[in-house]
Amino acid sequence: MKSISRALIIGKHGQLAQALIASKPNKIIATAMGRDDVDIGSLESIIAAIKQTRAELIINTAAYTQVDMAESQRDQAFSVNRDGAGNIALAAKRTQTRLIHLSTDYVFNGKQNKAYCVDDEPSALNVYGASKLAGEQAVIATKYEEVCIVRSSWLYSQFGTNFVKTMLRLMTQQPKLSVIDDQTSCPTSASELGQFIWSLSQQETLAPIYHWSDAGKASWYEFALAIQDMALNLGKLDTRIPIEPISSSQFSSAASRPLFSLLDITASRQIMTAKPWRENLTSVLQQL
Ligand SMILES: NC(=O)C1=CN([C@@H]2O[C@H](COP(=O)(O)OP(=O)(O)OC[C@H]3O[C@@H](n4cnc5c(N)ncnc54)[C@H](OP(=O)(O)O)[C@@H]3O)[C@@H](O)[C@H]2O)C=CC1
Ligand SMILES: Cc1cn([C@H]2C[C@H](O)[C@@H](COP(=O)(O)OP(=O)(O)O[C@H]3O[C@@H](C)C(=O)[C@@H](O)[C@H]3O)O2)c(=O)[nH]c1=O
Repeated sequence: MKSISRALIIGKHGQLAQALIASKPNKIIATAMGRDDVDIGSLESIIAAIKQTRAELIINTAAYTQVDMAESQRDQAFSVNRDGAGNIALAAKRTQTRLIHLSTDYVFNGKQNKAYCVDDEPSALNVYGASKLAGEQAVIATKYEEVCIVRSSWLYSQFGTNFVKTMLRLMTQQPKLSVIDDQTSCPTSASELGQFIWSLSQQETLAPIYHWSDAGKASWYEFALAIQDMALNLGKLDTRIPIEPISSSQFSSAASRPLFSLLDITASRQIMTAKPWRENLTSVLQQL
């Protein structure tokens, strides 16, 4: 095991950055930086941030994550998700700092019917996925052995905005909901992903790519049903509303999303045990 004690988290105000700070082991000193602190468009700015914090590890959580907006803001999405990621990887290589870079299940087109392994061929359906895939390629192109990519799926937490919080809000505002039942992956607790990243950071050697999600699988509809059931049980909701399963074609959205983007997490289970997604959902709802 390595003993890395100083980390720089880029993307300070995002949900994963906040979950990383909340799940950080005591022995690690972490500094989180947002766009006011570091310009990921500038190699010099990133190198200065690494030197200032004397970081031995960078975790890049900064990303353009608005999936539908990205369809009409292609340049902005690629600027952050491809160019920013590439700059951070180059700065990590120049300063010989370990880098963990975050990516997504949306790099896959969802046409497979078994969970995606790390070496399955990615091919994105939407601009967000394409920009994240281009970011992975920019990171890999640095040929730096102390960098790895961690792909995850359907993150939620008490922080930021996410599907769980959106559903809870809509369940108090709408008489009924219609939720897509033909897109399948696995909801993932950002806090559990945070713990996986901290464990990974101490590994002696890194593989190029890891997949991490909670255990199991679900459609957005099944996820919404579980959110409602558990929130009612925990007293976080007062009233049950009807939730209707619909197909992707019945839901109007700018971006196409993969129908099946479940990640195969077999290799990552050697680093940390993945808990069933329903168990993690209960823990997060208790904190809301
Ligand atoms: N959310 C999800 O469901 C999933 C996310 N991922 C990946 O995990 C990572 C973290 O996601 P998550 O925390 O949910 O995302 P968020 O959208 O919550 O956070 C992303 C952060 O990136 C920051 N950011 C955006 N553009 C820039 C920029 N130009 N310079 C500096 N910072 C910038 C944002 O800052 P600001 O607040 O100022 O805009 C925001 O704080 C991302 O790489 C994402 O692709 C992977 C799978 C699922
Ligand atoms: C609000 C709502 C959404 N939906 C659908 C739309 C969509 O297909 C799905 C989820 O909606 P969201 O907008 O929360 O999800 P989306 O932004 O697609 O979530 C993705 O974000 C990026 C950042 C990732 O990397 C992915 O892993 C994934 O988490 O639910 C309904 O069916 N009914 C509804 O009432």
